[in-house]
Amino acid sequence: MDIAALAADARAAATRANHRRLVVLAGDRDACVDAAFDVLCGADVPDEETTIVSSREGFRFERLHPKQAGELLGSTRTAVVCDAHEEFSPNVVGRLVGAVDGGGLFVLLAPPLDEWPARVGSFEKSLAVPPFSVSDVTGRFRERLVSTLRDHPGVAIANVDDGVVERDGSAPSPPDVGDRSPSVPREHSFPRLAYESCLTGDQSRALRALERLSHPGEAVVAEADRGRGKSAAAGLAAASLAAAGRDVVVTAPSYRSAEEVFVRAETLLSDLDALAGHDAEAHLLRATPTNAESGRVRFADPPTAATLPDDPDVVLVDEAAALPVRLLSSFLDAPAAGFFTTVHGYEGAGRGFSVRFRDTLDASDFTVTDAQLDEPIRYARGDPVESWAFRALLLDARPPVDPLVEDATPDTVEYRAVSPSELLADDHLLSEAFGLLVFAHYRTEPNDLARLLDAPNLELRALLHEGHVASVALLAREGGLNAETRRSMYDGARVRGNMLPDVFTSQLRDEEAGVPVGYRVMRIATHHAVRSRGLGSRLLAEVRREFDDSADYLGVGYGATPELLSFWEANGYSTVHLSTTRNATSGEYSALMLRPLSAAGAALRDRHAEWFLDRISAVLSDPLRDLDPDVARAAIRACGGARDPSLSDREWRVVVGASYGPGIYSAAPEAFRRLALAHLVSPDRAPLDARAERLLVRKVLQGRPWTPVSEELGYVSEGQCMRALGDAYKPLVDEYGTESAREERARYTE
Ligand SMILES: CC(=O)SCCNC(=O)CCNC(=O)[C@H](O)C(C)(C)COP(=O)(O)OP(=O)(O)OC[C@H]1O[C@@H](n2cnc3c(N)ncnc32)[C@H](O)[C@@H]1OP(=O)(O)O
Ligand SMILES: Nc1ncnc2c1ncn2[C@@H]1O[C@H](COP(=O)(O)OP(=O)(O)OP(=O)(O)O)[C@@H](O)[C@H]1O
Repeated sequence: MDIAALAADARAAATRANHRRLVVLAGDRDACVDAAFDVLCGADVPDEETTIVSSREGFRFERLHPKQAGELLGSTRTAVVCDAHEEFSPNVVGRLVGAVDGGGLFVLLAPPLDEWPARVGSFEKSLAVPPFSVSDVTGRFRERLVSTLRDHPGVAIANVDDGVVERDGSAPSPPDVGDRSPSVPREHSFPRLAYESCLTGDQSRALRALERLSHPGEAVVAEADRGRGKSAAAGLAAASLAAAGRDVVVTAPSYRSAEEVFVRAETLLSDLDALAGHDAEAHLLRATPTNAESGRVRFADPPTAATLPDDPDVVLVDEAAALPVRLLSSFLDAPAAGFFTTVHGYEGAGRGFSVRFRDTLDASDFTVTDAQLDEPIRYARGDPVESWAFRALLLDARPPVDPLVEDATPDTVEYRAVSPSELLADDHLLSEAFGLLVFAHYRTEPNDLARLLDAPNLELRALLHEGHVASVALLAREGGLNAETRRSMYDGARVRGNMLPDVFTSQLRDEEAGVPVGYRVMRIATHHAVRSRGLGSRLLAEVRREFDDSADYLGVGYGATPELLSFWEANGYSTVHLSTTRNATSGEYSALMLRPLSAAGAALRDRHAEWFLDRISAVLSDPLRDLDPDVARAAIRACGGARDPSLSDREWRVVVGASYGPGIYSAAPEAFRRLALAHLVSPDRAPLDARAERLLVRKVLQGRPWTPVSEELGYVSEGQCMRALGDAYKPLVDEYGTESAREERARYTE
């Protein structure tokens, strides 16, 4: 059979089912490219409906570099050709498959399949982090990929070097799923035309749920895989709300990702004869006034939208999973809010939304309604290429279902080092472990699956309950760097895969920090059904035991929250750094912590913990001025150790004066700072309540003005806030005061 005929058959079958087909052309690169032309020609795909993603140039149809693969997200092509010979990564496949239309082809140009696992490309090179080399990187991900290509329905494989067709790509005909066309619900408050604009039944059901946003106090969460028409549903809802006079703010990580919302909203407003104006530059649609109100749909970037500019009636958040929780939380103050999120994000939006934000939303004053969009828009349900991508990239990996682990306790579980070969051999184990990591973390992407299977510096450890994953930790080996690498790091070069040594060396100017060997806990997650039973702590204790003789320290860096800081503190980790820029995905500042295993590790921890306390007051008064006071309290406390406030007699007179007598804080803020820090490092020495400690952080360490501090902390007046500060220092004077401080105090108390 020739390749053109193979392609023609594949396309005909795809068209019949409104599905896609995957055509793999394996062999020499030039021969693959020639064969791709035969495929497109045989399948009769017009050039203007084709995109090739390749590091090469000079094609007669649209060509994108693999680095630009993301540009295809959300667009629709009849054929997409992915040249996997160079610059190939799992993420690239993930970004491309969704763009192929029903009746279209996804064409993969690959090295000879038996050789592919051993081929080293730029992605594999990126996994060779110092001190490892490329020869330490394995080919398990590609081995697994090839085996899915060889046995998944709907995948045709032709060897272009010898012309042999290995598989013809047939797939069973799709089950008849009945009529899923959209309908206009019997009762509806949005215009009939909005429902008639829907393409699937799921979309019209989602729209019906979104009608609730016409009333204050309502929130709607629409969840869907890619390409289910959720942005379009948001647009239809926005237009319907605006046509009824509502002021709708639409936000998304970028305007580009919200464009579909505006396209759909504009079309509907104009179909309704309700479009009064379109200001493309301002991303604003005006609706014809009804009942003297004028409705509009406007875009605002997330930080602006978070301020609820001009008090909108409704906020619609597209791609909500990609926004930091801190920003998402500010939408809880809107009268009504719709959240649109991708469940299996090919670009790694992960489960951030449901994991981190859902509880907050449920606990808010909103009545929350869920809408799920399952029916794909671009192709019919049951598409074999989508299910191949899900399987090959584990996009549908999930933790074990609750009943399998819900009886797990630290006494029932078994600690296991799970090797990459074991993961490769056991798809269930792989899916459970990877699924737990995906569910629990903000960004886990297809490239992470390849890292897990092939990166030489990573180790997976798990607690298994009756063979199922209850808790998992991914560790990265760091440090052990030679003098040359350390010097170049000190001089500003980026050294991959060594996050903690890199921060210590390049930012904190410690050239020796890369000498000891550490394991950084990159990720840790306990199954949601069994959290807070001590499993996470048991896992960390086992890791500690295992690496006690082979490493100098264990470390971690993560978006700091008070709860996580206390979890790590309880497990013996000490704060050594707080980053001064917010993490782009979690919106939190990162905390770096260490737990020594050897004398060298202890020396590293001790000197960095001390430097941390030396600088934290100044840092809090400048770059970390907006750090949450509870994060500051927990981070300083978790530093451990003790701090001597070392106040001079004169400084004590001011502090005693301001607490027990008539003096004032502003006479010598620095003295108050040292004492505040001494207290926050060892808060148990002179217990203060949480509000008093927040006052120490906000006023004394962060140097904020009295008015906002007093409002934020709920004091009835500034005067009361000032007195509260004086009162907070009384127990500190009692605990830390020197002989002369006590004498000074006696003047007011005796
Ligand atoms: C590098 C990193 O990965 S940091 C990010 C850590 N991972 C995550 O945030 C994923 C989601 N969370 C989880 O999977 C778990 O909550 C873990 C891994 C943080 C803790 O695992 P668990 O098995 O619950 O730990 P364990 O039972 O030993 O300790 C729980 C204690 O940690 C603290 N804690 C940490 N995070 C939380 C949280 N989100 N909610 C409640 N308590 C928490 C509490 O002090 C808790 O004690 P408590 O139950 O008495 O209130
Ligand atoms: N009601 C509709 N009318 C016209 N086109 C639609 C409609 N719904 C969806 N589409 C088209 O289907 C495609 C997918 O829709 P949309 O972008 O809304 O999906 P999504 O679930 O947000 O997916 P993604 O996450 O991939 O952006 C888009 O090209 C869009 O133009």
